[in-house]
Amino acid sequence: LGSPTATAKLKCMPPGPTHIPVISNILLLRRSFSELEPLLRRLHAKYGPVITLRIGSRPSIFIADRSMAHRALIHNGTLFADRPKGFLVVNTNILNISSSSYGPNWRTLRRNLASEMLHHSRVMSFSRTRNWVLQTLLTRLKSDSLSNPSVRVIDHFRYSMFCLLVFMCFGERLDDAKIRDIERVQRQMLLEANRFNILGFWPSITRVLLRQRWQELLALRKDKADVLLPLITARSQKQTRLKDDVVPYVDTLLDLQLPDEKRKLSDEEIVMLCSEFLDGGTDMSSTALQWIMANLVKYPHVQDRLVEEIRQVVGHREVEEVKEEDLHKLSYLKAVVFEGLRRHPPGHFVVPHAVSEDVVLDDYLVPKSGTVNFMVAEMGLDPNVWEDPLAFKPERFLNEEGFDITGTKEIKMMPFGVGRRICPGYNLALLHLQYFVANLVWNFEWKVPEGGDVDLSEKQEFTVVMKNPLHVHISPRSKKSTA
Ligand code: HEM
Repeated sequence: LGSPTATAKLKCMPPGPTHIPVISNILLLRRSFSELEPLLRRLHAKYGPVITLRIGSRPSIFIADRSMAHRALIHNGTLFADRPKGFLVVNTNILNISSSSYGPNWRTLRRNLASEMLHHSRVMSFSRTRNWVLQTLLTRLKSDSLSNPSVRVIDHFRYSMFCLLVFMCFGERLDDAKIRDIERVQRQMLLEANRFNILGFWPSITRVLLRQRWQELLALRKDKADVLLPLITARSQKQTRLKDDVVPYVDTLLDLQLPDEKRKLSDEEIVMLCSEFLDGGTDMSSTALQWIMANLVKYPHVQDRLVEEIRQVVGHREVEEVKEEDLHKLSYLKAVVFEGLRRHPPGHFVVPHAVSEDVVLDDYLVPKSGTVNFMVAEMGLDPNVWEDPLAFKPERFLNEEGFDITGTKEIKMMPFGVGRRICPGYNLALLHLQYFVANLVWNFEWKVPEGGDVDLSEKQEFTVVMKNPLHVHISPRSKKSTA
């Protein structure tokens, strides 16, 4: 990476299709961002590991090369840590972490989340909640399996993740109807997020061409506020909130001061931040959980090896639950989770980045006016790093002594992003995935239903989900060793 601004003036942007007529530009705009993936793959094959595509009024740079990503996000982390202005229109003018510019407000909000919610001791304080959610999940799966030889599991996974994150957010065990209501408002916005984010690429044009879409966005925002705001208000009026044994996210937000602006957060901002917390913790995690379980069903030898490992660690106690404190002894379990995230990262891109000034990266200009993104899924399938990359082989992580998912030394895959904007929830997400996967296989045998199949085809929603959701035959697992 050369010195930024001085040399930047003399450089060209990365290659790409030189002339996209206005009409195809508008067609690109109408597509959701990730629907562009096949086109991007073709362009990478033609132009190399970094390309420029003009979408709307801005140049969008896409990097598929992991060493280049490392040079950008780690070596020059602060330069590449910004977000494009107005890109995430779902949140326009309202503060949240993922869409904030790299600056004091972002730092305050991110530090609050990291230290007040995601710090190890805070995560541990929600141990009982995780156990309660696990029991709920097991009960639901069991009762569904009694009447169904083929259980569709994603709805159970998603509902459980919502119960967990809603409790961490609002400190309350809400009834079924309320959880469903929150799930509804969160998901309807998420499922449309790609369509809405496109609005920000070229606002002056989209306000005319996509007027109805703008109106839909405002209506969904109102719907979300109507559901979340009463929970926030109830919490702010609770006299004894500091005496509770767990501190929910909303309490930390109600107490927070933005240092530069010397003010507290508005209700609207707290709604957005709670909503971001719920989205981050539920959608990505339940998507990842479904992919991992699908592979355990498709490849029974991986499931058997995992169960055997658990049996070695906890089996002699004939216990029903794999406890959190046992997870660190289960290296194959961790390898299964990593392999799931490599082979099926829930996000095939990160949230778009921007540079804080014109920068030269590997002799190319990266302009401040553009956006930069990274092809996460492509990196996890790079045959130079991963032998037989399409195969699901958790063993490959067993040789990697303490695999570094943060990519600080070297990027081999980046399902959580890397650098300043790395997902702050990655440790919590790994804990949730390990805890649920271990307990799901420890309590049940997971099999392909009679005449069924596990189809690993993908479909783009907010995350990349299974096109044909996983259906399984579930039966109670005998805890006795087969050895
Ligand atoms: C399997 C689960 C998860 C995956 C795969 C995942 C992945 C990601 C990715 C790829 C990014 C964008 C990084 C970038 O822009 O470079 C991100 C950002 C973020 N994630 Fe996650 N995430 C997960 C779980 C969570 C959880 C559990 C939380 C919190 C409860 C969370 C909160 C956030 C937030 C707040 C950001 C924005 C960070 C910033 O802009 O500074 N995520 N995540």
